[in-house]
Amino acid sequence: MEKSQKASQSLVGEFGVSDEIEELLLTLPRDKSFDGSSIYQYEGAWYRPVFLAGLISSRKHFQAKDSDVIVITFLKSGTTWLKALTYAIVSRSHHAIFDSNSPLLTKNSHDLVPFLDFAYYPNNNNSSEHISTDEPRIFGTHIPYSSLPDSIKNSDCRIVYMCRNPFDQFISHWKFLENLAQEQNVQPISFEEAFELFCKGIHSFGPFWEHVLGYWKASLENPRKILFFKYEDVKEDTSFHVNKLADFLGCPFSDVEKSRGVIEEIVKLCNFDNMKDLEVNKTGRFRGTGIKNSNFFRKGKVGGWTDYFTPSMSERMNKLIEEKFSGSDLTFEMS
Ligand SMILES: Nc1ncnc2c1ncn2[C@@H]1O[C@H](COP(=O)(O)OS(=O)(=O)O)[C@@H](OP(=O)(O)O)[C@H]1O
Repeated sequence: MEKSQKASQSLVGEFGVSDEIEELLLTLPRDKSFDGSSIYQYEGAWYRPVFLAGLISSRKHFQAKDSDVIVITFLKSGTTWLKALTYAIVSRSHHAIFDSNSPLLTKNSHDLVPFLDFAYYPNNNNSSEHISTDEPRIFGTHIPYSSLPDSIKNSDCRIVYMCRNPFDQFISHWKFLENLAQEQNVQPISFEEAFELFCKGIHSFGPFWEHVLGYWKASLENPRKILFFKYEDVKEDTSFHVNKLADFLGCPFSDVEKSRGVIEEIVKLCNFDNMKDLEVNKTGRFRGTGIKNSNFFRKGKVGGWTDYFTPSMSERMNKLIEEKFSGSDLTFEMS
């Protein structure tokens, strides 16, 4: 097989992968991703080559510190938002939140909170640039719980996880790829085909169900290490969750901060409309993959899926939710 065929191109861009990863890819089950590129199954989850390379490299090289904060999400579940909120909470002693110099006003949160998999990606020449020297360090990732680097599991670092109802998550992912396809003037796979792949769990970092359940169960077993949020709950009462996250991360808001309205300022700063309108998010690009930052902001709402799902799709999704989550006590708000 030609090298160019092995590390397939995708709408979100692709780095080359090492010969070691190329050889591994040849041994793994392969299928088609939402954007038509190849994805590979490794330890039960599906990855584009670049993310699999990043996962393997971060497992080899990443040494978590007890003070680290790891922001973990299923993709299109509010990663950009949770990274901003976490960064604002944790860095408030370094940067005044209300200050016009706040890095959150001039940088996209993905650049402030690097993806672990990119930061440790072997062919990423800028990798050291991605790693802040400020402590606590904050990293993001979509890696499933079962495949996390050991040092994350074994250290005292904290994990905050956010999931989203699968209806809105799927639509958000689909619309994201549809946008990229339009920008690049290529044809993505059909909406129906993408839905079929989602239901079968064949999509980046999927299956969705296993990802969410993995972190849900781990958070119940180890609530001091893993805080589990749902996008819909955070949307409903952001201040409450900001306060809860600060407590969990060991940097609670003082009474003085509370009376000065710091929590509300953080909520406002990271609010969807505010972030979407920042110059950097209107015109900048994510340095990890080069895609436009504007692609991380679409509607930012709960329940938008009703405009896209047919009755039979809804029925199928509801059945899957019932089948996969029954007995777990995990429920989702759909509107
Ligand atoms: N600040 C803020 N508040 C609320 N919602 C927000 C925010 N920023 C981004 N979004 C919405 O999150 C969706 C993108 O998900 P992710 O950030 O997880 O994307 S990614 O996985 O990092 O590519 C995507 O959801 P949809 O609008 O439903 O597509 C974004 O609009």
